[in-house]
Amino acid sequence: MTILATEGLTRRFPRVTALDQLTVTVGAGVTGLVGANGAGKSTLIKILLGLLEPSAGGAQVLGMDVTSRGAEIRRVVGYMPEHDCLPPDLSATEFTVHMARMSGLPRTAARERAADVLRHVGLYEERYRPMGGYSTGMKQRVKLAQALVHDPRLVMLDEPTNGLDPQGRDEMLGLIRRIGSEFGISVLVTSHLLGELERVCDHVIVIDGGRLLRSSAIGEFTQNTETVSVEVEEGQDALAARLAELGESVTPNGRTLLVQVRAPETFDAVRDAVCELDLHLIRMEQRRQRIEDIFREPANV
Ligand SMILES: Nc1ncnc2c1ncn2[C@@H]1O[C@H](COP(=O)(O)OP(=O)(O)OP(=O)(O)O)[C@@H](O)[C@H]1O
Repeated sequence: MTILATEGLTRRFPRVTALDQLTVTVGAGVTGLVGANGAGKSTLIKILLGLLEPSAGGAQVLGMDVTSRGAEIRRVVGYMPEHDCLPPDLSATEFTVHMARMSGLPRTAARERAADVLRHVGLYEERYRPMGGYSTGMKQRVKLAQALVHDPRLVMLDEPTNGLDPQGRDEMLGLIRRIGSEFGISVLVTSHLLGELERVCDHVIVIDGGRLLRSSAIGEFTQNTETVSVEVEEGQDALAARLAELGESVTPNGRTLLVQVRAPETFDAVRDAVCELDLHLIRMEQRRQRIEDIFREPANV
């Protein structure tokens, strides 16, 4: 099922072309939109919501044309903006009920639905306090709740992990995964970090300078490129030789060895080789692929 599609989508601003002939199709599930700052992610979302006009080309969301049916699209699509947009004097409950009412829900249904989504995103007693005193994590949760309050078929989340500490990031990524799996709502989520989207997305689109760099199922991103870096106190050469004997692909990289992960057994092989050679393991960590790595690969679109 196609959730959204763009065709030659272009948006020019006076000094920059934010989107340049972008043609891409997104299916149901959780899709990551990755690109460096200024790549055109927010511009794409605004066009998809019918809030900004394309300069050329077109796009459809849930089968509706973005230039002629923006209001209808916004009725069935939730949007979590990147920047802070919460009135500091209102509580999360007041704000979310208001957003539900704006979407057309009757008063009682709006209250019930707001309570449900705020609980779902993990805001409990705090939801009655003014939002001005909230932490970044709490504000991000309210922004997510208001995107879900009208029971949309698709939500667009613009940099939802921005400003969060590692634990807050993990919690937000967990929530995003649940929106997709438990509630069956499709998600388009942007980030400048591919590594974090890898954990929650079914599909990833990478854009750079407004152009499509790559659009693939998440497995295709990680398959060939996932590596584990291994650092031992001494005996790096012996370890490399032993792993090569075991059929692993190993590349020395300064004080560490980069071992390509061909299957989960690769981790066992590293552990066993370290034990066998009686080495002192300092660190073993999975390397996250970064956007820069993709820029170095040939496009596969
Ligand atoms: N209203 C505007 N007027 C002029 N230029 C704009 C406008 N909106 C965006 N741009 C420019 O278009 C380019 C793409 O911006 P956009 O906000 O879509 O990028 P982004 O990938 O979302 O990055 P970020 O995460 O930094 O917001 C940037 O060069 C930006 O300066």
